[in-house]
Amino acid sequence: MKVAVIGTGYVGLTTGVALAQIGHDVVCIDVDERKIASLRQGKAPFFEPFLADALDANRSRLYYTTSIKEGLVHGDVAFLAVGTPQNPNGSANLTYLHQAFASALSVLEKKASSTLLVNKCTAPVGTTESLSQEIAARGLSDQINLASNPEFLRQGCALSDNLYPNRLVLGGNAPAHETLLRLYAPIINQTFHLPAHLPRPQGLQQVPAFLVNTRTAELAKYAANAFLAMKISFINEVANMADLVEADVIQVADIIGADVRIGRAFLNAGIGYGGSCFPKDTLALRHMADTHGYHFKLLSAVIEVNNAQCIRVVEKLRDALGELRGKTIAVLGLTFKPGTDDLREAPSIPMIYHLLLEGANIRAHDPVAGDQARFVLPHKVKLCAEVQDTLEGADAVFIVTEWPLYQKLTPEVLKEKMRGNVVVDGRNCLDPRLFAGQMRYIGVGRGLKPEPEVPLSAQMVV
Ligand SMILES: NC(=O)C1=CN([C@@H]2O[C@H](COP(=O)(O)OP(=O)(O)OC[C@H]3O[C@@H](n4cnc5c(N)ncnc54)[C@H](O)[C@@H]3O)[C@@H](O)[C@H]2O)C=CC1
Ligand SMILES: O=C(O)[C@H]1O[C@H](OP(=O)(O)OP(=O)(O)OC[C@H]2O[C@@H](n3ccc(=O)[nH]c3=O)[C@H](O)[C@@H]2O)[C@H](O)[C@@H](O)[C@@H]1O
Repeated sequence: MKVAVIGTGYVGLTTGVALAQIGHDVVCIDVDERKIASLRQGKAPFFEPFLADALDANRSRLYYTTSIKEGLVHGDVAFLAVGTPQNPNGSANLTYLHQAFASALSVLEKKASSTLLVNKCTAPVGTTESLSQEIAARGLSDQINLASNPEFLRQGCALSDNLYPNRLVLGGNAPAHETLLRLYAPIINQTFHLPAHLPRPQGLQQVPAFLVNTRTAELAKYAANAFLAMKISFINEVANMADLVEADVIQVADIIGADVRIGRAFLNAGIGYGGSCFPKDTLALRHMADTHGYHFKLLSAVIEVNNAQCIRVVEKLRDALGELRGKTIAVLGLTFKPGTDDLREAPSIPMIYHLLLEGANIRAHDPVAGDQARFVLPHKVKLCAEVQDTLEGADAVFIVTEWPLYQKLTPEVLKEKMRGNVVVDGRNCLDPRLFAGQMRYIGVGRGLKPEPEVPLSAQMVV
C-alpha cells in the first residue's frame, strides 16, 4: 500500500521504516527541513539502535519531503505522528496535532481518491472523535475517514517494538478496521522479510489486533503508560522501605516478579521515571479525569512518588558527603534511559540543577547525548568526553543512567581518579559486593549489608 507519515520523530520515522520493511511504499513528511535533509542523505536524524541500517535497507521504499501536499498525494493511508507535549496545567498540548490535521485536510479535500487518516499521537479521549466531527462539518466524510492507532513502542528498541509489538490497537469504524488490518497484515501474521540485526522474539507467531472504537483506543494508551509508571513508583516505595528495614529491593522484585500475575518487568527501583511520555501522559490522564469530575487518587500518588524519588536519592548523597557546597560530583548518564539520545524530562536535568543550587560542582558524561546536553545544562556544568575525565577529583560519583559502560566500573577504576569514595548508584546497576570495604556504595533500596556470600538477585532453589 501507499502510506504517508506526517512527523519524522521517534514514532513517525520508525513507524515509516517498519511499514517500508513490511513492503509498503512510504513518504515521510516533516516541517523540519534539517531532518528531511538528513534523511535524504541517508542519515538518521536522531539516535535509535538499528535505525541507520533499516533506513539503508529500505531506501527503495522510503521517500522524504517537507511538502505535505506532495506527501499526501501519495497515500491511501496517512498517519499523524507529531508531538503532543504537556501544557503548564498538565493537559496534553494538541497544537501540533491540530496544525498537522489542518494541513492534511487542506490537501486531502482536493484529492480524487479517499484516504484513511490515522492518529498515532497520544491524545486525550475524544480527540479523534472531535477531529472526525470537523471532517463531517466540512462535508468531507466520504473522502476522509479517521482512525486512532496509538503507539506503544519504547525508545531504544523502537524498530523492534514496531515489527514485533505485543498488540495492535485499531480504533475506528469498520472500514477503518478493514484498511488497518490489511496494512498491518504482515506484522499481525509475522510474514515479512526479517531485517538483519532484529531477530523475531522466540515464540512470536501472531500479533493480536484489538478492533475497538477511537475512545477505547485513546484511553488504552494512557492506561498502559499509567500502569507501567505505577509499577515503577510502587517498587520505588518498596525500595524506600527496604532502605529502612535493611532488605534488598532487587531480591524483593525478583520474588514478587516471579508471580506471573505481577511480572518482573518495570520493577527496577531507581531515581524515578523520565522521558517524553510517562511524565506527560500520567499528568494528562489525571487532568482528563479531573475534567470529568473524577479524582484518580492512585495516579496522583504515582506522580507524587516519582517527583519525590530523585530528591530522596540526592538526600542520600548529601548525608554521605556532609554537605554539598564545594563538593565535586561526577554525574554519569544524562539521557532518561540508556539506548536513546533523548533528554526530554530526563531526571538528570532537575537533579543537576538541584545539586548546583546546593553549591556542588558538576562534571558530567553521557555516551550519546553529550553534545546536546550543552543546550539544556548551564555552562558551569563541565561536560566531559570520557568517563575517566569526569571522575577527576570527584568527591562522589552519581550514576543516573545505567548505560552498559558504567556497569563495568570497579572500585579500582573509580579510585584512580576520584578524591572521595562515595558511589551513588541511582539505577542499582552495580554490584555492591564489589565495593564492600573499599568505597561507600549507596543504592536505592539496597539496605542489605553487602556481604560476599549474598547473591545479587534472589536465587531459586529447585
Ligand atoms: N517517543 C516515544 O517513545 C513515543 C511517543 N508516542 C507519542 O507519539 C507522538 C509523537 O512523539 P515523538 O515521535 O516522540 O515526537 P517527536 O517530537 O520526536 O517528533 C515529532 C515530529 O513531528 C514534526 N512535526 C510537528 N508538526 C508538524 C507538521 N505540522 N507537519 C509535519 N511534521 C510536523 C516535528 O518536526 C518532529 O520531527 C506523541 O503524541 C507521543 O506522545 C507514543 C509512543 C512512544
Ligand atoms: O508512550 C510512550 O512514549 C512510551 O513510553 C514508554 O517508553 P519509553 O519512554 O521509551 O521508556 P521506558 O523504557 O518505558 O522507560 C521510561 C522511564 O521509566 C524508567 N524505568 C523503567 C523501568 C523500570 O523498571 N524502572 C524505571 O525507572 C526508565 O529509566 C525511564 O526513565 C513505554 O514503555 C512505551 O510502551 C510507550 O509507548
